[in-house]
Amino acid sequence: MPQAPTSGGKEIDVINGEMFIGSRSLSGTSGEARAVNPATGETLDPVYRGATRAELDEACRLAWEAFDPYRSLEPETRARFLETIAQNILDIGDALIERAMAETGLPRARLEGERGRTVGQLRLFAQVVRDGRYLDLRIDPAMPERQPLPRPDLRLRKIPLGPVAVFGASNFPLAFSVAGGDTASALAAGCPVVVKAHSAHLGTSELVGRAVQAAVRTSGLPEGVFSLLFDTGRDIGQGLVADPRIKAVGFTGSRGGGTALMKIAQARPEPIPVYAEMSSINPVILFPGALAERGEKIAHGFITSLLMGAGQFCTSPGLILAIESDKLDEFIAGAGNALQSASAATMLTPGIHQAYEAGVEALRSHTAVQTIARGQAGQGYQGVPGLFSTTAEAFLADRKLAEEVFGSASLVVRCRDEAELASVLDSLEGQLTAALHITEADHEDARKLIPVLERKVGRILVNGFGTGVEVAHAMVHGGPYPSTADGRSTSVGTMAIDRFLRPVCYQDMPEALLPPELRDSSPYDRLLDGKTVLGA
Ligand SMILES: NC(=O)C1=CN([C@@H]2O[C@H](COP(=O)(O)OP(=O)(O)OC[C@H]3O[C@@H](n4cnc5c(N)ncnc54)[C@H](OP(=O)(O)O)[C@@H]3O)[C@@H](O)[C@H]2O)C=CC1
Ligand SMILES: O=C(O)CCC(=O)C(=O)O
Repeated sequence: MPQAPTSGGKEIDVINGEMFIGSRSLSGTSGEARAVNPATGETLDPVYRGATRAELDEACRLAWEAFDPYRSLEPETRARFLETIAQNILDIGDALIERAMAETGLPRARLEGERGRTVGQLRLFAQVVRDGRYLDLRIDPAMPERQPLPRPDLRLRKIPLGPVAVFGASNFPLAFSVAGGDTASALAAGCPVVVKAHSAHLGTSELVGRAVQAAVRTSGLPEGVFSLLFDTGRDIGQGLVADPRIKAVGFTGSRGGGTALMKIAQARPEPIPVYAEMSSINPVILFPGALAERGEKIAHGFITSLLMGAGQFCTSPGLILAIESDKLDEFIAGAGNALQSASAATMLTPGIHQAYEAGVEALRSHTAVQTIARGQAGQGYQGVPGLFSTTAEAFLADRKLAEEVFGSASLVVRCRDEAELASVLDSLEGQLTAALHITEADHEDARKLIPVLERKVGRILVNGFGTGVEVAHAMVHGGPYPSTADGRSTSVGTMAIDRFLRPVCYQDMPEALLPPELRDSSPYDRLLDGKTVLGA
């Protein structure tokens, strides 16, 4: 008989409706919730119960008590902790993939890929912790003889903000959820984490939460470094953001949800940052040279990107912009043909399906919008893909046409000329990505648009589509509001750690009192009197 996967002697593939408050595993007592298989409509066991206010208070108290000891650990201990979480997630094995499939309707290959991304992300942050450059060390040695005034000795490092609340995303049950990018970057920064599980994947959250809790235990860390809470209403999530011991929030989801949490965070006696990733329609601009050279290929790539994960990516190409031409007509016809044969796909939750249907219906029934194609009919909570078109004039006249329809729906906007296309771009709210499809002949026209794109988006990409974000050092997965709450940050890639840090300057502090990384013997890279000095 195969052995059950364990960590530190405890089984980690168990699903029995438990949440985790520090080292305790317990069932809540507030309300009841069950995950639903969106592919079948079947309600899944076990029953989950929400945390009480007292349990929320305990999770926050433990997180606060863990903060100083956790942030003072040797970097190597923190790095190994992140790697242990990664290994524990892998050790859960197929039980994790099967449960995530049942709770999300996402296919096995996608979830296996997402697990690889989640594990890779944790391991990358372990390297970031070891490397130490995230500390942004700066030393300006004293200049006692400087005239007219001496300069003091100034040393700067970044320290973690404190306990972080993380809201798991529905559409990435692993990579943007319990041990996803927000949790990995907060833990790497030295912040304890309290997760509010997404109600759409309770069992997946429990499995991953158990893996993190086991890593805390076997790494010998203070128990409050990690807690996972369920909520059967809004009380626990909102109470978490309002708790004075929580110092920052990570969130991926709807604009309504994100802005509700931003308001709570701002209304606290001590306001805190909310890093919310919300809506984005990700404009794709097709230039004449590219359309003439390879319109058919671009149409194929566009439809592939649009259909990915039933369009439930915040990077999905929801808006296509181009100047009227025969080649644009051919592109639209080609994309429409490809979309027509596409199957309907199961969406993550009944609510997300319903929101998609309403968004598509608003496009379909709009007097200035033409339906180019719909995919094959579906059933249950399956979303039928849709491609629509309108004119720039109509788009500019109705702001509703610029709203995100979360799913495989996209709107082509036909522009009369470059000036009208620029006006459409100028009218857009902040976005995560913009994609340019160009040839060398289009460079001059593309160059003119780059300043406006820089103002609007976090990532400008060429001859591709934004879906499938690379987890890397130079990645920006962020953008001006409302794509994110704070466009100065990214939620993917190693720079995500910066969201949970703040600088502290130590002036004329004796060597013996300085944090080790700021002493002259520091092994880390630093800026010494304005020049980069490599660590040992
Ligand atoms: N652009 C993007 O990145 C994404 C956009 N979306 C959009 O969000 C819609 C719904 O998807 P979903 O993922 O459920 O997003 P939601 O914003 O509804 O939920 C995200 C998380 O926040 C919680 N939450 C939501 N509103 C509040 C509130 N007012 N107070 C406290 N907590 C709150 C939810 O709790 P609970 O679990 O209890 O509902 C959940 O844990 C989609 O149809 C789509 O439009 C979704 C995913 C990604
Ligand atoms: O495209 C991706 O890989 C990530 C998308 C994302 O962040 C999201 O949909 O929330």
